[in-house]
Amino acid sequence: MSIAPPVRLDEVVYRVGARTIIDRLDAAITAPGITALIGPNGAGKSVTLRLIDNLLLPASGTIRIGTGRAHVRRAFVFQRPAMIRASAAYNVALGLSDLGLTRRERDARVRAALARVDLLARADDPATKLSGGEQQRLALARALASAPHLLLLDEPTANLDPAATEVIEGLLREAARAGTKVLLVSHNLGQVDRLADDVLVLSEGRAVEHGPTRQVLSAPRSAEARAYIKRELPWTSYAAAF
Ligand SMILES: Nc1ncnc2c1ncn2[C@@H]1O[C@H](COP(=O)(O)OP(=O)(O)OP(=O)(O)O)[C@@H](O)[C@H]1O
Repeated sequence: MSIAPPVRLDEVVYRVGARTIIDRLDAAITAPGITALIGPNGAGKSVTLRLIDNLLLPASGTIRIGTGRAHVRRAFVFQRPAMIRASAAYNVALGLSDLGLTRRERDARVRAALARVDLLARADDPATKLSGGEQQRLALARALASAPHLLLLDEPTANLDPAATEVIEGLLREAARAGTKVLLVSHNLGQVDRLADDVLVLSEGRAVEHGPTRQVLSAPRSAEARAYIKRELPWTSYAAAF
C-alpha cells in the first residue's frame, strides 16, 4: 500500500513558439483516488499530463509531486501506446527494469500483469501484432506492473469495447484503492462519473474548475465547464440537472 502523492501546479506556463498552450495553470490535486482531467479538444489536457510526467518542461511556474521526501514512481499510459518490436511479455518487463527485481520476481510480475488485462495467452506474441485495443490493455499492464505511486492516463479506453473498458475501469479503481494516485484524461463523462473522485476542468490552458465529481458534473460553476459538460451530457445521468 503506497501513499498517494499530491500533485501541485503553480502558475505553470507552456509555450510552443509564440503560442501559449498552458496559461498560468494552477491546480492542487492533493486528495488520494482518481482525478479526471476534462475539457474540450485542445484545452491542454495531454500537455498537462506530459508536464506532470516531466516529458515537457514548463516555460515558467512550478510542478511539485509528492512531498519531496520520497521518490515518486510514475507510469504513463498514452492515448496511442508505443510498443517495441518484441513479445507482449517483454514489453511489460521493460517497465520493471529499474526496480531491482530478480528474474523470477520479474517474470511473476509480468505474468500477473498480463493476466489482469486478460492477455496472458498472448504473452509470447509480438506486441506490435496485437490489435489497438489489446495494445492499450498491454500498456496498462506495463504501467501497473511497476506498482506506480502516480499513474497518468490519456484516454486509456478510447479504442476499447465496453467489456474491455469495464476491465480497465476495475483495474484503475483497484490501483487507486491500493494507494496509487490516478490522473485520468477522458472525454467520456459517463466514465468520469463512474470512476473519478474529483474533476479538474481545463479550458484554453487554464484550470477553470476543480471539485468533487458529482458537484462539477451536475452543477458546474464556471461558464466554460458548463458549456463543455452540457454538450457531453447525453452520456451521463446528469442530463436532467440542466
Ligand atoms: N508540440 C506541439 N506543437 C504545436 N502545438 C502543440 C504541441 N503540443 C501541443 N500543441 C497544441 O496545444 C494544444 C493543447 O494540446 P493537448 O494535446 O494538450 O490538448 P487536449 O486537451 O489533450 O485535447 P484533445 O481532447 O483533443 O486530446 C493543442 O491546440 C495542440 O495543437
